[in-house]
Amino acid sequence: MSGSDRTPDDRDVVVSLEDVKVHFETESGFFSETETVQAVNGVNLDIYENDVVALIGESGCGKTTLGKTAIGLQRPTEGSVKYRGQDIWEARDDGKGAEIPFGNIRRALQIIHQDPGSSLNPNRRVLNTLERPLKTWYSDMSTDDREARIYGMLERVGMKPAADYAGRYPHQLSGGEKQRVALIRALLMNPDLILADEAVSALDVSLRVDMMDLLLELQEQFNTSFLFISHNLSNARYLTKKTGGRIGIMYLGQMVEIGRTERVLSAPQHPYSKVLRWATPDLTDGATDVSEPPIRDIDIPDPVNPPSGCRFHTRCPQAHEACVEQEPTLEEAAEQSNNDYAAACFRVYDESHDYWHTPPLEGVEEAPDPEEFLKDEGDSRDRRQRDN
Ligand SMILES: Nc1ncnc2c1ncn2[C@@H]1O[C@H](COP(=O)(O)OP(=O)(O)OP(=O)(O)O)[C@@H](O)[C@H]1O
Repeated sequence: MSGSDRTPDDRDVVVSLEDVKVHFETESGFFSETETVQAVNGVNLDIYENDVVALIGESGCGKTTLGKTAIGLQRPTEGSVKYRGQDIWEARDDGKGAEIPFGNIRRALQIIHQDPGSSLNPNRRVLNTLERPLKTWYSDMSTDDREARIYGMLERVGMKPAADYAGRYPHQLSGGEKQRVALIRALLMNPDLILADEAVSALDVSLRVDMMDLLLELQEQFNTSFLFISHNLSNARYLTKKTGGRIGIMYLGQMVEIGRTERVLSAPQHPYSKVLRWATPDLTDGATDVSEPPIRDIDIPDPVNPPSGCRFHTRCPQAHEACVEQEPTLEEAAEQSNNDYAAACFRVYDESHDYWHTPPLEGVEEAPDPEEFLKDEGDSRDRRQRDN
């Protein structure tokens, strides 16, 4: 069954991140002072069975760090990451004490990298590359069964005749073929979740759609959940829309808006999501509302020293003084909206919130009357969703 037939709530949670922070200590400056980069700062995210989530945001906003943390490749500084209820890092540290051994978790959570060339061993034929994970995780499998499974998968992704491709080295494959081998290697583990980090961006534009279609077909066939990371909102829409998946928008280490693709893209509520949508004219058929980007400042703040309150307030065209002092959270915002969608912005909060009663920051226009604004937003959102 495709993901679009169900809501996330009916399905089991595969990976659950709770208040996850990932901070990196780095040395900088002439005297090698230590700095802390707040790569991920307080993210909650549940990824369900047969789920598709795409993370979007500017370079450096923490997408890769969050993705790697979700599949147990990066240890969180704070918070927990659970696989089917088992804390991944407790399993790793406790070894035998864990209900789900760390080895099973590693098998269940796979990754495909942006550059498939660098993730394939140049001295290994395709067959050897694909045999290795099966030998490790399914050591009882006979050589014939192993080969049959690998050949079947090669054919499945269009690499025919399979025996020919199985005998090739990576340098004898095109970029798209290498990416397919990387995908097969991940799928042979029967994973529950695959992190696909910019998996199509290295391919020619003409091949991207083919690869995305293949990913979606295999997602449906294998019921594998995917966490896609992308710079490109159009690709993210393509990957999530057909499967009824979600888009999560990240800004400076935080998730600022998340929900079903149509919901987020037809009527984004976070001002940062509006900027991303503005910057992707093909989502609006070139018909953007305004010619200037809806942003006050182009520069991205430093994740070593992020702004107080709402992290977007230094760039937000609608920021008020409350945004400098208080931090909107997705969890609070979700309470103000339906549980499947949330945008961490005070403008979705009701009229009693301080946002509506504190002055706008310099260069920001006076806010509209909250009662009318909230009603208009609700009406136009309903309209756009109907039209979508
Ligand atoms: N190992 C590390 N040590 C120090 N800082 C790091 C490390 N990994 C990531 N960072 C920093 O953490 C922040 C988030 O990086 P990350 O790679 O997760 O962002 P991203 O959104 O995936 O970026 P991109 O789209 O460019 O890949 C950046 O400021 C980055 O420089």
